[in-house]
Amino acid sequence: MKVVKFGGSSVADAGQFKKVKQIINSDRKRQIVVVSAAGKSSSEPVKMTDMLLNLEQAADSEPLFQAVSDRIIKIRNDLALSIKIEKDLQIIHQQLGTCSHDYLISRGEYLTAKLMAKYLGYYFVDAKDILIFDNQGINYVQSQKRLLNVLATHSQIVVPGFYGANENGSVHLMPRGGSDISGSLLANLVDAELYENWTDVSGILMADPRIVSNSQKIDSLTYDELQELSYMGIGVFQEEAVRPVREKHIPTAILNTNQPEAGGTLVVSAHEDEKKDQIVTGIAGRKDCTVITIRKYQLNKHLEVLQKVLAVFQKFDLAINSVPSGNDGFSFLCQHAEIATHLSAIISKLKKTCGVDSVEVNQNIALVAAVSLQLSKRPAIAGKILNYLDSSLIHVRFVFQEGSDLKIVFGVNNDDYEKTIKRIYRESMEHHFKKISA
Ligand SMILES: Nc1ncnc2c1ncn2[C@@H]1O[C@H](COP(=O)(O)OP(=O)(O)O)[C@@H](O)[C@H]1O
Ligand SMILES: N[C@@H](CC(=O)OP(=O)(O)O)C(=O)O
Repeated sequence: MKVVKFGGSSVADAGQFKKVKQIINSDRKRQIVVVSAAGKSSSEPVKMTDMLLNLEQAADSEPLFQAVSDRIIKIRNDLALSIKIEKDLQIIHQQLGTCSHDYLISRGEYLTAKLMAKYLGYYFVDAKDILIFDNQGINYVQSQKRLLNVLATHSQIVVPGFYGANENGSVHLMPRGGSDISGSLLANLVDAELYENWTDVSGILMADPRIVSNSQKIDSLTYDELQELSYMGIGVFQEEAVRPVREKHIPTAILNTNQPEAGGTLVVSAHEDEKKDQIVTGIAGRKDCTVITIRKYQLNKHLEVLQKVLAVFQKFDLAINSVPSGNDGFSFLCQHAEIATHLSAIISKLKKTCGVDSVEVNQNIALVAAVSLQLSKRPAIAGKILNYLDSSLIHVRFVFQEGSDLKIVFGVNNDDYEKTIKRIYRESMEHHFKKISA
């Protein structure tokens, strides 16, 4: 049995639905279909999830609700489906203003999946009836029991991605891009032979195609490499979607709905060959980080200072990365959007309550990571990359190696982000071709 997930771009309009149907019909093993909410297309500039988020914030939600309804009804009409989706829309409309955030934002997936189930002739299963979350995360035992129960009577199902239910039955929304997680969880629960993740690119590319236009496809990746790339920000596969497939060693393919024949990337436990000539497997990054550096004379003898500093970050519920910075310093990295509203309160708390000598803040920092299995065996790779960046006059603010030595991360100014990615890409490709033609 295969679990297949179609991202928002694959279900953006009726034309995309048709491509999905062809893919499903070409392999009878594609029995569990997960869909995201209708996403962007050439005629639809806003993802349905963002339409719902905007609707939630709007003083007058009516026009935005109308836009969501129009979009769903248009897909239904264009496909000539005999489904009274107006009924579902009416139920959602009645709950505007009183329903939970998670319920409202998940409705894009719910409505899109209802249409897809009808179109494919598959059975619609509401994700809140089969993916159950407790305070530890997904409850595998309960969820599996429920899913197998459904599959006992319906062997071909469509499930909306991006949400499940809490133990009390209320909707539990996953992080953005969460339909990847739904698909991965379902693949784990049924021990799928393959998890296919269909999107609008033919696999994972060595670098973001919006930055490197002719970026090479990565044919195969390990779960560890994918985890590092996803963590660093390649939008194509949600970071939390790696674990469920990795746990059960379920091969995972990233494929293109618009070009199914083009092949894609296969994610597996280990590479068949060692790829010694490839110094970098993939490059990923993100902009707009804030770096807070604290200094304390002889910090290594005053670990209580670090403890107090961490307690401050914990109080503000921040997801941070930390790296030693010289003998007496420590730097903490955080996405600017996450810290922005509390930044001055945090700085003042750090200064007043932690016993530090100084606190320095650097904003507009971008992180660029080069991921490679070769890094741990060939530390000189880090020096090579630094050399490339130096010769391009890119000011590298800091460097650290982490992720079990799988990735090396460069901190650069936001303005140098694209240039850094292009430079690492170009040089590592040139190195690769020199090696294979030698
Ligand atoms: N290294 C990369 N490889 C492939 N795609 C990438 C990479 N980095 C960023 N992307 C972007 O991720 C997009 C696909 O992710 P997403 O928009 O979430 O798709 P979907 O709508 O299928 O869920 C691609 O269109 C591409 O622009
Ligand atoms: N629709 C949700 C969940 C999701 O997975 O979307 P996509 O597959 O289009 O990235 C989002 O926009 O975050």
